[in-house]
Amino acid sequence: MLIGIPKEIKNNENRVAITPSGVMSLVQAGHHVLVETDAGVGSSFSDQDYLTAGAEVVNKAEELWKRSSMVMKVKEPLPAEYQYFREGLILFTYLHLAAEPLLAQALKDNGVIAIAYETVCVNHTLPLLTPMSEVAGRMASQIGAQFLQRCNGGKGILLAGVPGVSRGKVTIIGGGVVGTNAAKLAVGLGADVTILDVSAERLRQLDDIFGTQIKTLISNPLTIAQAVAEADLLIGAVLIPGAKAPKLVTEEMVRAMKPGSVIVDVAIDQGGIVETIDRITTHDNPTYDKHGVVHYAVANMPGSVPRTSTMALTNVTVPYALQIANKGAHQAIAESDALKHGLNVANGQITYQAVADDLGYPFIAAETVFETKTTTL
Ligand SMILES: NC(=O)C1=CN([C@@H]2O[C@H](COP(=O)(O)OP(=O)(O)OC[C@H]3O[C@@H](n4cnc5c(N)ncnc54)[C@H](O)[C@@H]3O)[C@@H](O)[C@H]2O)C=CC1
Ligand SMILES: CC(=O)C(=O)O
Repeated sequence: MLIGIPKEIKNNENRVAITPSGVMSLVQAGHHVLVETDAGVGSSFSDQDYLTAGAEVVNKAEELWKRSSMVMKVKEPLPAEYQYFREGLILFTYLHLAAEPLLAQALKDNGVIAIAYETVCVNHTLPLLTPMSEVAGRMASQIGAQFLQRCNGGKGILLAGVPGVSRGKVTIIGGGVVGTNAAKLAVGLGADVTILDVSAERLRQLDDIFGTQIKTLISNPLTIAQAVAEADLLIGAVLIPGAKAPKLVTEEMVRAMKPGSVIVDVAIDQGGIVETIDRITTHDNPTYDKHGVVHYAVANMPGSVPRTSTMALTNVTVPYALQIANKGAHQAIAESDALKHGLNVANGQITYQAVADDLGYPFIAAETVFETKTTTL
């Protein structure tokens, strides 16, 4: 199969969808890989590294998209890239379609076979989301600590405190991969950490991991309101796979936070859990002020630590890319439950229930979508 790796064009997105060693795996399996010029530079991989691994380096994004049967990316395509969509093109990348209605429509209208990293599912885990959630979770506490500094708009709190002065309070809503990793860093920084989750079982696991280093609370509107009001740093880390994130933190709760407190809503890629987050921010301009509270809502946090993130991401994506390339999309999806969960759009239909529900489209199961019309691959 001809597999294309374009250069990412989102603001400060320095990751790339494949490392030279990933290229080597695909080439050894008999595939041809096109990499756009400078695609790996942000992650410190040169064009020569890709050529040595067996890729062909191409100058123009347009040529790459046109020639490729499968395009692998990191972030969702931006509007400038929609012109390259075509019938039967396989797109393998993060998509977050519940928060991207125009992209969902463009994929549908053009008959793209779109497999979303974030919904590929194995035994109730999301193996292609996990490594980036690990990165973003760890970054969330680090970034929160930075924006709590007075010079960055924060209230001037050191999360660790010092002898005689209390520690800063970190509230994490959602105790999954992002939440756990945010807690690891926050505990390491010496903060007073509270994690809320709807799953009592998950809270039990967190209690086993952290012991008395954290407090756990079952998540409901009352516990959220109390924990948000106390927080110096609030981290949003909730996910309902494929669905738009629920607005758990209301404007009234944000108003109750002390001035100079910081919100890092990692769940922004699914729309965010905080009512006062009304926009996605960028690495260039990552925060804005609302009710005296610093809001951080960057949807590609791992893009700013691209070397670590590219390697962590491609460790997990390449085996799935190989399955798709070796078997073709139809057969790979038919034979893999993980990829069935990953399929979000095909044959002009939405094939992921939560995405269809949130965007108001009819849902058609991945198992049957290819029976309705045959797409030429
Ligand atoms: N902004 C960025 O750059 C990045 C964002 N993310 C996003 O972070 C979010 C979290 O991802 P993961 O931790 O991997 O998901 P996860 O599935 O591991 O964890 C989500 C947790 O939320 C909990 N939850 C569900 N409803 C809840 C509620 N009402 N109250 C409290 N907890 C609730 C679940 O029980 C689960 O433990 C996702 O939207 C993901 O896409 C991930 C990586 C990078
Ligand atoms: C998960 C995701 O969207 C990211 O890593 O950018």
